[in-house]
Amino acid sequence: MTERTTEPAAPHEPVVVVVAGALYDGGRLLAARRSAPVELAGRWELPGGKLEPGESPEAALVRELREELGVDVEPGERIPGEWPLKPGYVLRVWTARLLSGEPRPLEDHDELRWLSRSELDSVDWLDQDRPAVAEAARWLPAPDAGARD
Ligand SMILES: Nc1nc2c([nH]c(=O)n2[C@H]2C[C@H](O)[C@@H](COP(=O)(O)OP(=O)(O)OP(=O)(O)O)O2)c(=O)[nH]1
Repeated sequence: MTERTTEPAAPHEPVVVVVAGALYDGGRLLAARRSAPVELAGRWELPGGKLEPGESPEAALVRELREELGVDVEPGERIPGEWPLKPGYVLRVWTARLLSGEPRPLEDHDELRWLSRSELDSVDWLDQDRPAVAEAARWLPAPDAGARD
């Protein structure tokens, strides 16, 4: 008797990957306040956007941060983890280093803030971003590292 074995179903890739940047400036992390859509407006997030077909996450990050903030960044390492957003969307985060420009809220955001570790809770992060931000905070200097806010 032959037994048919079936390959396990391929794990489904999320429909949409949102790539965001944990952009650091010394001991601070950049937070961006969304201006749209209305259900997200006023809440804070890590800047970024949707990965386009055929695009690498690093290239998407460079493109998105140029469009949204007017800066050039160098992507670093991926922050371990993946966070569900709305159905069919997941958030993945890369560290990023500012190469040139001063971030400005050109698109999708109406305010930007550099936050030190002790200031991270001072903005109203999107709920779905909170665990990602907690991970991103691990790249900030420890509170007793001697850095002053
Ligand atoms: N960029 C970004 N988007 C997030 C985060 N958290 C979160 O729920 N989102 C949602 C908001 C949007 O529904 C979606 C990303 O869309 P987006 O508007 O930033 O991306 P995009 O620039 O590629 O979009 P588009 O304007 O070209 O349509 O994910 C986050 O930390 N960063």
